[in-house]
Amino acid sequence: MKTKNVREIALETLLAIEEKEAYSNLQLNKAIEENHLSARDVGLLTEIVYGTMQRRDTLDYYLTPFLAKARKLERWVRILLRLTLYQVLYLDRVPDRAAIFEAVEIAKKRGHKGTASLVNGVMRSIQRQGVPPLENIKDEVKRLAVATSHPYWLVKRWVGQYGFAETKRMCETNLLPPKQTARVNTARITVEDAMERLRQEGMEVARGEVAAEAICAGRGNLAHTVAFREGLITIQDESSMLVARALGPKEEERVLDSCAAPGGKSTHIAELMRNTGQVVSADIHDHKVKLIEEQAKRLQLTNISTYVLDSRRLGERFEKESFDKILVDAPCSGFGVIRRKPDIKYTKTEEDIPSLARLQQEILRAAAPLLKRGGTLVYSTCTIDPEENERVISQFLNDHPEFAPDETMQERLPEKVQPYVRNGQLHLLPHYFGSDGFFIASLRKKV
Ligand SMILES: C[S@@+](CC[C@H](N)C(=O)[O-])C[C@H]1O[C@@H](n2cnc3c(N)ncnc32)[C@H](O)[C@@H]1O
Repeated sequence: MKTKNVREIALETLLAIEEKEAYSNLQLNKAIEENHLSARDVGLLTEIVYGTMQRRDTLDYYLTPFLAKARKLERWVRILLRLTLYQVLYLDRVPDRAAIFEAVEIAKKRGHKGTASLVNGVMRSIQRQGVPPLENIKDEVKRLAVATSHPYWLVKRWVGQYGFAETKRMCETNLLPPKQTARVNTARITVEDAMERLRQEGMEVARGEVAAEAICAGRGNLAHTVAFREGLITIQDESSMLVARALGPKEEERVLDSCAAPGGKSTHIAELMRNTGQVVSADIHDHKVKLIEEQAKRLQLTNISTYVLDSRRLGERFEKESFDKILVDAPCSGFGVIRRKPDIKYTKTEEDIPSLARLQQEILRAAAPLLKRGGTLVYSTCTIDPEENERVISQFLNDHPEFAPDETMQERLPEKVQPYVRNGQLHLLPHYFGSDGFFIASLRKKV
């Protein structure tokens, strides 16, 4: 069987992500598994797929003048041009002529002679004339949007919320390759011992930047290690690890995680409870609830019970005042995780934000009565939009005088992030520690 070329696989992967709106990480993993690639080719494929997606709008800006005379381009041809230009402009280790030669071969195979000569012509013209300068864009917000390949409406919104300088830092950070981090299952192994195990497996690892249980890896894939298979680590971003810490679960407690799949935070909570008490993990999607069960099994955690349900109707399933702690890790726009999931930039719209905020409110409203008096309710999102964050909380506090901001959250969080906590709320932007942009608010139910 003739194996496919890496650039051809990159094209198919990018095409599937765009046409089927498939999740970039899942689609890439599928391509890696199906094509039996060497470690080197996995690296190149990952770099081309993520890089091309991350720089999509910049690449289109560069390509536009060279396509002025072309008739309507088929989607795959545009993607082929983007990924080829990405290699030429951003990948030093790939010689330009190799990238262009391969592109022309793919165009011949998938299209016809005309397509191949269009691809060849565009790429050769770019080599001769260079790409148009970004300075041609006079408006600085528009220029930042194109230069960092973010939608204009989003950059404009962020400039309004955070100012130009902060927005620029955020947009630039979103273009960096994502970090590879994992949480050590401290219910079973110490961080030092887990690192030693991973080193024995040939991984380069170091302690994380912020969270005590975090490790960070260089080359290699943590998800393919024996330590992962045996449940000693979980792939998770460091900001996410702060959520269970903010909640502060204790042994033997009963904790509700209302939006739990795929189980990253539920399993962390269960680990912090040393596999005692009960973590009730609910999610609306049946297939995603199965993922929580798989993770719990892998981590040898037996204190998690799963439920498929719409958390807007939690009250129909659980007794009032029956949980010591509740986590609402709400569905959100995900603008804090663009570095890891660049497709978010192109799929979410401004209109999504108010409807997400309504859903977030509804879930919080349904969860509130289930919390015991004196209990802690943590609300978190992986977005940085105030409409889904602090405004959801202030609205909730207005409607629920029995709750108050929980100032003690700060003490439960690592020292490094404490300066970013105010009034029981933590705001993390992606460039602070290179981790996900996150919002965490802790509320206390009055006694
Ligand atoms: C941010 S993700 C949760 C991530 C998870 N806490 C973790 O750490 O792995 C939000 C989850 O909310 C779920 N969800 C969306 N609407 C829901 C609803 N009405 N009720 C319950 N879960 C919902 C989604 O299926 C998604 O898995």
